[in-house]
Amino acid sequence: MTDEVDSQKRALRAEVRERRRTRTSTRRDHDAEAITQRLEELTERLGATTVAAYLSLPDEPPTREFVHWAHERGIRVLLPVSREDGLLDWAPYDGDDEVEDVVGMPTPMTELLGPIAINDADLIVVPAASVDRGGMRIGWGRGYFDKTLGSMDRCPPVYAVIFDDELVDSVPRERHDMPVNGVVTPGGVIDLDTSRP
Ligand SMILES: Nc1nc2c(c(=O)[nH]1)N(C=O)[C@@H](CNc1ccc(C(=O)N[C@@H](CCC(=O)O)C(=O)O)cc1)CN2
Ligand SMILES: Nc1ncnc2c1ncn2[C@@H]1O[C@H](COP(=O)(O)OP(=O)(O)OP(=O)(O)O)[C@@H](O)[C@H]1O
Repeated sequence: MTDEVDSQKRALRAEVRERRRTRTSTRRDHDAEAITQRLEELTERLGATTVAAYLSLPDEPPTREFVHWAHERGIRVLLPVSREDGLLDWAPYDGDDEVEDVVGMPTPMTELLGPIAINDADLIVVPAASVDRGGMRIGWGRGYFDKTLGSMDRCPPVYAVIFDDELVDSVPRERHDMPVNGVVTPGGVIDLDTSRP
């Protein structure tokens, strides 16, 4: 990657990380409820029966309530398990205990399915630092989701979960960056025009 784009991405990630860290708990609780509701609406609108999602960390837009909701409804939820080689394995959520994967992210203790298990998903919910109006997304810098999405031949709808102020006009981009079809924010589900240059 070019150093220029790399450092722009780093700066943007640091900004988002800092903003997330300093959100008030009132704001956080309000956003948590709204995001859960939006994710449920989206899942119902798409009639998804298998959803790929992730277990949020405390500062991330919360996905845990949604994961519980889906599991309780009999929707199959696949969660990522980071691998040393930069790919993601997937593990089905079973409502039970979690452990940390090789990069310290929360993950279930259930059976490990390989990277191609994500092909079963009819909705993919991904983390992001920021997304622009053309659907270009910046993640947390290891390329896990770019590689995963880039390897799929028939990709279902992909939505990033972000806070409202993380949807921006444009993000620095590189050739390997994969667009998302929309974002889920406390303010609503927004479908994006990925054909925008
Ligand atoms: N809750 C959750 N689970 C997830 C992700 C996520 O973003 N959130 N992932 C989403 O990919 C994968 C793990 N991705 C990771 C990506 C980067 C780093 C990391 O340590 N990054 C460096 C440098 C980042 C930077 O350039 O600013 C760092 O934070 O020091 C860790 C895990 C899979 N599971
Ligand atoms: N499809 C790919 N094939 C090979 N390397 C890739 C691919 N996608 C990304 N990478 C590499 O992964 C690293 C991180 O990429 P980038 O900064 O775009 O990550 P990101 O979008 O923030 O992360 P993520 O996709 O995990 O959310 C870069 O070194 C990049 O070259």
